[in-house]
Amino acid sequence: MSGYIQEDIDPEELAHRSELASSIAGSVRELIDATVRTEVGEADIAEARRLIEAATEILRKDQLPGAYGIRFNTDGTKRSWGNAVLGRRNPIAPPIELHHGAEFSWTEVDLGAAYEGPAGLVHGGVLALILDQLLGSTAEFQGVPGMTGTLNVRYRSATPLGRIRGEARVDRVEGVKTIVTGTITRDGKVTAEAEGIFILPKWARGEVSDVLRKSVGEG
Ligand SMILES: CCCCCCCC/C=C\CCCCCCCC(=O)SCCNC(=O)CCNC(=O)[C@H](O)C(C)(C)COP(=O)(O)OP(=O)(O)OC[C@H]1O[C@@H](n2cnc3c(N)ncnc32)[C@H](O)[C@@H]1OP(=O)(O)O
Repeated sequence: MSGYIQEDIDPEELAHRSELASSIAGSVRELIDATVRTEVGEADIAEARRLIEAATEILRKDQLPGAYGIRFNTDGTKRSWGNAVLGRRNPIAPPIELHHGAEFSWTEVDLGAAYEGPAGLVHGGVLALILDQLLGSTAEFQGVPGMTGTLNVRYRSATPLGRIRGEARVDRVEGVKTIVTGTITRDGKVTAEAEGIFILPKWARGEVSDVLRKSVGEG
């Protein structure tokens, strides 16, 4: 399947590129938050736009032809740096780091003004976005990956903006389907629950090498 790219990079060089990617994405995230919350006047907006356009032009000097895709080293570590939820190059992604334990996976992340839905509360779609990735990555880490077939989310109570925790575990595996459950908590209170069915697609069954199926790494 296209978009999966074998690209071996020396670990030291990779660490350096990873740092660069995170640093620029962090700066743009700051810019997004500043944009949502700014109260400055027209002249400052015009000046900010001029500077942003200049920065965009610098970045456009050398671009990939399309999306980043998913890249692998031969040791199986992988990079999903364009991913909308945890791509370290992607400022649209909340700054999520996933952690995987034997029993469950988890993440803690600060969701600020850019993730608002109802006043002062996290947008439900953003919670679903985070749950989708967290549950999917949990299945993948356990060696039973799949594409999201179904994701059910029950929003039990409102989730105020701020630091949230997500947790997920594989509930069971039924053939090509992996059923994963998870929660979002805010201040120790569960505000959303999810169950996802992750399905190993036909194209991946028997055709995709183990290094791709069982690879672990940065999301
Ligand atoms: C190189 C890697 C190798 C591994 C490949 C895994 C890839 C993922 C890897 C890493 C993930 C990391 C984390 C992910 C997080 C983010 C996830 C996303 O954003 S995914 C994008 C959104 N989702 C889609 O775009 C799916 C679109 N739908 C499809 O592609 C197909 O419909 C698919 C794959 C879901 C099923 O199609 P079929 O043709 O492969 O499967 P059939 O043989 O028809 O069904 C198999 C079983 O699944 C049930 N099933 C089919 N569709 C279902 C559904 N939507 N919900 C529940 N069950 C379903 C069927 O009833 C059947 O069950 P019975 O075995 O008979 O018990």
